[in-house]
Amino acid sequence: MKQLDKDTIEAKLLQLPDWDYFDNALHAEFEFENFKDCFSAMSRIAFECESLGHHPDWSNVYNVLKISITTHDAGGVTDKDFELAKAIDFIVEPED
Ligand SMILES: C[C@H](O)[C@H](O)[C@H]1CNC2=NC(N)=NC(=O)C2=N1
Repeated sequence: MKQLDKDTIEAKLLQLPDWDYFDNALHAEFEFENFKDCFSAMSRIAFECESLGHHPDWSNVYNVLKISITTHDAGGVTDKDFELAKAIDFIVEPED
């Protein structure tokens, strides 16, 4: 998969206001009511990652989840990272 250039990434990020681009990766931070809600979202994200075959670098402290996504093979951000970021947004903030 081909690495996207900075302008393309910035343009695509307009659709994903919770995400930033720096250090060759997409980054987001989500805060939940408590640890249980956070870990529940992480479980659902984990299943989605398995089905997409793409996985985040992430960390959790109590109710906060920090996520970075990059495509290691491409050395930067690709469409695959955007696909996962959108899937994560849908899990964390489902539209009603
Ligand atoms: C073989 C396997 O598809 C690769 O190692 C995948 C797995 N998940 C991955 N996830 C992410 N975020 N970046 C990758 O480059 C990546 N590579």
